[in-house]
Parts: sequence; structure tokens; C-alpha cells
Amino acid sequence: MSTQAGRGGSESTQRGPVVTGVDITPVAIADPPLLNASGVHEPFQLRSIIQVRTDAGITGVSEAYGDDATLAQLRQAAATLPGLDVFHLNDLTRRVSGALASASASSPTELIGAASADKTVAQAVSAFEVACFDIQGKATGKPVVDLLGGAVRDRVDFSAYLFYKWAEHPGDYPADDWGAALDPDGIVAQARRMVELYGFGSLKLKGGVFAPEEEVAAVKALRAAFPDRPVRLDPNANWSVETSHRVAAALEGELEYLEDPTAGIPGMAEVAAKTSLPLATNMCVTGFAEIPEAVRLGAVQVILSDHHFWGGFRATQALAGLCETFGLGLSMHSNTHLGISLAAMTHLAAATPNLTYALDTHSPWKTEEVIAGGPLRFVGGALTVPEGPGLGVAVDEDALARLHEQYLTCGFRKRDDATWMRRVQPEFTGRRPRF
Ligand SMILES: O=C([O-])C(=O)C[C@H](O)[C@@H](O)C(=O)[O-]
Ligand SMILES: [Mg+2]
Repeated sequence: MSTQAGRGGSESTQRGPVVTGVDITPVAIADPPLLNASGVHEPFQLRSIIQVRTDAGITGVSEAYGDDATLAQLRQAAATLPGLDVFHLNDLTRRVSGALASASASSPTELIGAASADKTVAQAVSAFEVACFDIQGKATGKPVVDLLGGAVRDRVDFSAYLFYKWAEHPGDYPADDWGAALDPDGIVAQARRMVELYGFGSLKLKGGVFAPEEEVAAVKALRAAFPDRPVRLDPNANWSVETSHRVAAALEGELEYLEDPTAGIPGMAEVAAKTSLPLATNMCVTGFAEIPEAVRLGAVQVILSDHHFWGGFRATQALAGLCETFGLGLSMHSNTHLGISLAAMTHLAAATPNLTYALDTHSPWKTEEVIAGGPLRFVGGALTVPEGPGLGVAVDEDALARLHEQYLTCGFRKRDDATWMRRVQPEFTGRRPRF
């Protein structure tokens, strides 16, 4: 950090590292055929790796979605960042909001709720805010968790993210080593392997794929096989209110929470009115503007945070405060991600006292990594905060180049689970609610 004359001329203030440029590199990472309400995961998921360079010679990193619309918005916002002091995060918000004032609202996937102009800005702010925190930490010799208030827990627990899945993708793609999981036995076998490999202490089943009765049977099979582990079920709003009532009645007392059974805040409120199961969401409340109605109607009891779309670390801490004020639980959502995002999630969760639910992570489904030294290692289902200043992770430039090359050649530019599903089920519409 360098010294500048203060405004009055007599004092001096330390200015932080100043942004000189930003590199945004899209990457594609191999992904298994995981089934969900929208269809099936494509063979590659898209991410972008953000590297913010400064005049202090310090580079900060972060990770965001990598679809075409997100990339265009990130690039548009990045062009306004040279000259930004990385400690002036309000200035960051001002610059990004200005750059995206007339950007059309878009969402990288409908599985995280409706798009809005505010959410578009929030996603871009987050991508750069995380990198600025990484630089702040490196400039001060502090881990990001300390810049967020300090750790309130040594270990951050994650849950096993279970998916119905095919054995392989249609077309000429290598099969993964998880095999198919298309019924309760397959889901229990998948859970056993995931728990054995990573030690997860809670389980989340991605539902909305098969008839609700089959998914109820899978939850009951998980409960029988893992009586000590809480289970969550997430059909991504693929059920009507009536179906949700029926499933909730069948699973009373069986779930830690039921995530997004049906679409929209009023629909969720109708479901909540007739069940004692806590309802959670990463679909109907994914921005601050949606909180008042959700609270007024008692639509949800748990909100899944996600720094990528809530607006970054500070916005997520604001969300945590609102959850505390209104007596809501706080959990954390995940989309397919690499190690930079996982590190960011871990720092944030370690510093957020009321984030008491185990976090979602897609990590077990991933076979490629962009951080040096390979993926962060789960022990007993948990991660400790990466050591070292900033996020405590560094980009492996060779891996980045390889994953970027994979992006250039893979042919995918926007996540579209329904179209990929139609390769196998031509009649699939992806319209919700299907049940
Ligand atoms: O909790 C959720 O809704 C998600 O994790 C959204 C994801 O996109 C998930 O559905 C997936 O990976 O298919
Ligand atoms: Mg969800």
C-alpha cells in the first residue's frame, strides 16, 4: 500500500492496491449426467475465472458463472474497474451498477429463480468483490475470514449432494465412475459411497425428477440407511401446491427441510401453512426485494445464501442479519463450481454465525480443478478455512489454460438442461410443475 497526502494536506492516508486490469477466462469443466427438474446436466458446465490485477503487483482471484450473458456483463463491468482502490467496495458497487445500468436481466439457470436487473448487478459485483477481498487479504497478510469478522467455527460442514443420474451422457463422452442411480437403492448406494469418500454428516437429494412417491421412497430409504444423518429434498419447484401438500404429509418428521417444493412465494406460503416441515428456498427468494413478501406470508423458514448471486460476501452477511432478525434459518446453495468458489464459500461460512446448516456443494461430481495443489480436501464432511492470506488458494495457470481450451472446443455456451434431456427423451418439455 502506498502513502498519499490526505484531503487537508496535513494528514496522510494509506491507499490500497489500485486495479490496473482484469482477466476473465471462461472455462468448461466435465460434468456427469445429473438429473433435475429442468432436465439433465450437459457434459460440461461453464465457469469464469476472474483475475484482478493491481499496481501493487498483487492479483486477486474469484470464480463466477461462465455462460455467454454472464461473461458479457462481467466484461462490461470489468472495463470500469481500472483505478478502483480494492478497499473501496462501495465504489466497486457504484462502478458495476453504472456499467450494467442498461444490461438486460439474465440468469445463468432458471434453477436459481427469476432474473432481475438487481440480481444481474449483484452477480457481477460478487465476482469482483471476492477478488478484491482476496487482494485485501494478500495486502494485509490476513485470511479473508478475518476481513469478514473472524472465524466463529473451525470446520465448515458440507452435505452430500445426491442426484438421480444416468450411467453416461448420450453421445461420445467418457462415462464417470459413479454409475446410474435411478431408484431408492441406487440413491442409497450413491450416498454410501459419497459418505465413505468425504464423511458428509447430512444428505441432500435433488428431486423433481421422478413421480413424487418414488422420491418419498428414496428419502425413506436414506433415512433407514442413515438414521443419524439429516436429509433434505429439493424438487426445484416441480410440484403443484396440491402435490407439495401430499408429499409434505408423507414426509412429516423425516426431513431437515423441504427445499422449493413449489414455485413462487404465494405457492410456498400455501404449502408452509399446512406442514410442520421447514421450507427452504434458493428459487423464490434469491434477492433482497423478495424478502418482505416472503416474510409477510411466512413462505419460507430457511433461505439458501449464495455469494455468487446475492451480491458477494458483504451482501450475504446482510442477508444473514435479516435472517436473524426475522427468525429464518440460513443455509448455502451451490452450483457446479471449482476450488476458488469453494474456498470463498468456506471463508464466508466460517465467519457467519447463523449459517448453521451444512452447506451444499457439487464438489464430489467434479473431476477437474483450477487451483494449485488440487481440490480442497473434505475431512469428516467438513473443510477447514484454507490457510494463508486472502482466499488461500492460487490459480494453477496450466490447468486454467487446459480448461479454457476445453471451453473453446466443447461447444456449450449456456446451460440448457432441457435440450440435453431431449437427446434421450424427445418429448421432454421441462415445463414446471410436472407433478
Ligand atoms: O439447490 C438447487 O436448487 C441447486 O443446487 C441448483 C442446481 O442448479 C442443481 O439443481 C443442479 O446442479 O442441477
Ligand atoms: Mg435448491
